[in-house]
Formats: sequence, structure tokens, C-alpha cells
Amino acid sequence: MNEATEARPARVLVVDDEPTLLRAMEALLRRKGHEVIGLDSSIAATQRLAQEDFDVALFDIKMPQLSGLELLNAVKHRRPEVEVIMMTGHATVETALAAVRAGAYDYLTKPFEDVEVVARAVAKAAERKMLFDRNRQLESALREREGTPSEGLVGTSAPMREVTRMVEAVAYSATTVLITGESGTGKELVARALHTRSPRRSHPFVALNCGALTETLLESELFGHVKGAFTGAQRDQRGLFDAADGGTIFLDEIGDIPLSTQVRLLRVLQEGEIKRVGSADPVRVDVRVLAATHRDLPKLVKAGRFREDLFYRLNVINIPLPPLRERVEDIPLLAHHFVRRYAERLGKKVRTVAPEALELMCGYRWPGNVRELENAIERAVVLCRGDSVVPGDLPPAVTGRTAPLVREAPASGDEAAWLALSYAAAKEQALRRFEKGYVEALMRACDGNISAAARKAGMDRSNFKRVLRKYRTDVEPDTEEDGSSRALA
Ligand SMILES: Nc1ncnc2c1ncn2[C@@H]1O[C@H](COP(=O)(O)OP(=O)(O)OP(=O)(O)O)[C@@H](O)[C@H]1O
Repeated sequence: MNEATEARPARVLVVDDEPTLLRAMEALLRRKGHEVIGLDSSIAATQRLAQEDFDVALFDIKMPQLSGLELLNAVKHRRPEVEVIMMTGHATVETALAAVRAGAYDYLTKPFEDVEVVARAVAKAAERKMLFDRNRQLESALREREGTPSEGLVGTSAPMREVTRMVEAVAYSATTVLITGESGTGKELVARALHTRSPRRSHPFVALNCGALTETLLESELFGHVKGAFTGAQRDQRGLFDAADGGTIFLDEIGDIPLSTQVRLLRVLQEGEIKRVGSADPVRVDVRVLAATHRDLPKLVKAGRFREDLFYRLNVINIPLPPLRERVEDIPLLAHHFVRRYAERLGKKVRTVAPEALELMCGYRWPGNVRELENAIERAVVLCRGDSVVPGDLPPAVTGRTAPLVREAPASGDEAAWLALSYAAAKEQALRRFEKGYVEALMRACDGNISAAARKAGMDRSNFKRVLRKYRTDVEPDTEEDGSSRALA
């Protein structure tokens, strides 16, 4: 037996409208140890391909409904990693070339005189797919070992591992992805990771913040315009969809686009065509669309401000990014990542973050998420005088020295301020206020003696110090000179 026929068993899809041939192929490939799904309908095949993973697919070229070539196009668009073999009853150089040009791995001529030829073709395709899978696994393991799974996405918390898993799982397909999450959670970073991990990586990645432009400008920016389309349009201009051809477009703040632009966008997603502003001629484009928003799109749909059909088109896959406060365990990793980045950029010798500073960072809510953390570390690296970032290098909002408005509990009776907050946020602020007031009063009563204050509080000394350090930056982790500690500012 040929070496190639001994390749690992593969998951094979066979699509042919001739039942006898289909059963014969199923029997042959099962004998060779493969897992085989035989279907006599090309429409049923598109559904299975959208939901399941296959290593190899064999399509008859001539079928009612979708032809084998159309099926091949659909697969290469949605599942480019599947190796496709075309089967044809009348092999001409043209059909063979068309199939290979459209991305088929091989083609076979019916009737099959030697079934071993068929088995060998499937085994070779399976081998190729296995190499492809192994390569992807190695790349991903390498990235994980370097601490940057998926192009710069730092984080090992359960939610971030799930984000990374999703990025790895959907990067290779051509489906639209909706990335959701608060501002600064890394939505654009995820979009870039999806692009760099996709077969489109050698083509452009184009990003646009849709919320920043007026309606006319937005449409012209996206789709281009022809001369005279509007005042100031002095010549034909290509849009970003043109610029991204073959690659990926990332539409940030998609929840902010006006309804008229939503109609145009839906057309691109449905037909793969754009119309330049001021022109009725459609232009074909091949662009993968990734969109992001910090808004609640289903709510906008209910309010009639976002088209339901567009929402479903965009939301084929959703990657939600959790706020940083829900993945506190990522904060130390991110902090060190940014320390390294900014120390290098700014030519400073800062190497690490002191435990007390980390503790303050882990206790802070980070309303601006990773972006705010990154900015805080950049500032800290600039200010840092030693080789590690200390609490004094951090912004006051983080150390709690000058609590910004949002971190202060509103005065009792100020109902409007209370009601502007969620229950959880209001509770947390009230707790912080209580905690700060309590330890301040206790320290005053005990003349700054931490051990005495801890005893009075009925707390273990180190636990009490942990609470205390949230509100003042001059308490060393294990100082013995409690009596000398200054009263709280
Ligand atoms: N997991 C992460 N690892 C490393 N850096 C990150 C991570 N998440 C975010 N960042 C960094 O934080 C900053 C903000 O991220 P990004 O611009 O992707 O957020 P965003 O969610 O798109 O924000 P916005 O909604 O405001 O546009 C960037 O500099 C990005 O590199």
C-alpha cells in the first residue's frame, strides 16, 4: 500500500446526488478507516459544513441546486482549511483548472476505475490537513509559551482564556464577528488578532471609528464616492472597503451608525458588493467584516435605532470582552507587560511593580479598563525613580488619595447621585467610604499605632494593614515602627 494511504483517519464529507456512487464511496472510505458523512444534497452539505468540522470534502461537480463549484466557493469562503476534492464525470482541462483555481486540492474523474486512486487522493488530502492543523497548534503553543496567546492579547484569567480560544477558533473562517465590551477592554486588539491569524493576513487590515464621522462622511469613507456626489466631492474617491479588498475591515462603534448607512452595510454583507456614493454601479469586494461596540445592540434594535437584520448578520459570532474589574487576576500580568513596554520605549530601568502598588491596582475598579491601566503604567514609568513602580508613582485615582467623584459615595440624601449608579457600584463606593472612615478614625484614636488599631478592630495585624494600605501610601508592608506612622491625611 502507498505510504500516503496509511495517513491518520480523517473526517470526510462526500456530496453526490447519485445514491449508488455515494454509498460506494462511503463504504470504500470507511474501509480505509475514515469517518464518513455522505449527503446527496448540496444544500444539506452547506448546513453541515457551517456547523461541523471536516478534514476533507469530496464534491460532485454536477449537482442540482448548488453545483460542486458553488459548494467549493462557499467552503473556501467559510472554511478555507477544509481540503476539497472535486469529482467530475466529464473531466476537461477547463473544469479541472476552474476547480483548482477556486481552491480545490485535487480532482478525480468518474467512473473510478481504480478505487485505490480515490483512497490515495483522500489520504493525501487528510495528510495535508493534518500538517496544517499541527502547524496551527504549534504556532498557538509557541504564542502561549511566550505569554502572548493570540498576538499581544495578555491575560490568563478564565474569561481571557475563553476569548483567546474563540479567537483561535474563528480566525480562520470568513464569518463576521461582533466584538462587544466596555471601552478600553481590547476590542480592537482582538480584531487585529483575528486578522493576523486569518488567511487574509497578507492583505490590509483597515479600522474605522464609525462614531466619529457625520453620515455623509461616513458613507463616503466606507464606500467611496464619485465626482460631484456631494459638495466638495471634486473627484472620484475609493472607500475603505476598496482599500481593504482581500483583507479585513474593522468597524468600531458600529452601534453609532445611522440607519441609512446600516442599509448600505447590509448590502455589502449580503451581496459582497458596494455602491460608491453618487453611483448606481455595484462594485464587488472581498472583505471580512469585524465590528465592535460598547453599546447594547439588542436594546438599540428594540428601540428601532439598529436594524434587526443587520444585527443578525454582524452577530454571527460574538466575542464578549469582560471589563478588567471582572478579571482582576490579569492585572499583575498586564501591569508587568506594560512596564516592560514603556521602560523600553522611554529608556528607563524600571523592571517590576512593588507588591503594594499591585495590591492598590487590584483593588481599583478601572472604569477605563486596560487602556486606563496602560496609561497609569506609562505615567508610573515616567515618574518612577527606582527599578520598581511604587504606590506613589500611581495616579491618585488608583491609590485613593484624591478619590474622583465616581469613587466617592454620594452624600446621604443625594438620591439623584445614588440612582445614577448601579446597585453594585453604589454598594462598593459606600463600602470604600465606610472602610476609609473607619480605619482613619481608628488610627487617630490609637495615635497611629497599627498593632493597637488592629487589636481594637478585632483584626489580624497584617489584614488590618492590607486594608490600611488601600487608603495611604506611606505604610510599608512590614514596618515595626507602628507608633511613628503618621495619621491619615
Ligand atoms: N488583553 C490585552 N493585552 C494587552 N494589551 C491590551 C489588552 N487589552 C487591551 N490592551 C491595550 O489597551 C489599549 C486599549 O485597547 P483597544 O483599543 O483594543 O480597546 P477597545 O475596546 O477597542 O477600546 P474602544 O472601545 O475605546 O475603542 C490598547 O493599547 C491595547 O493594546
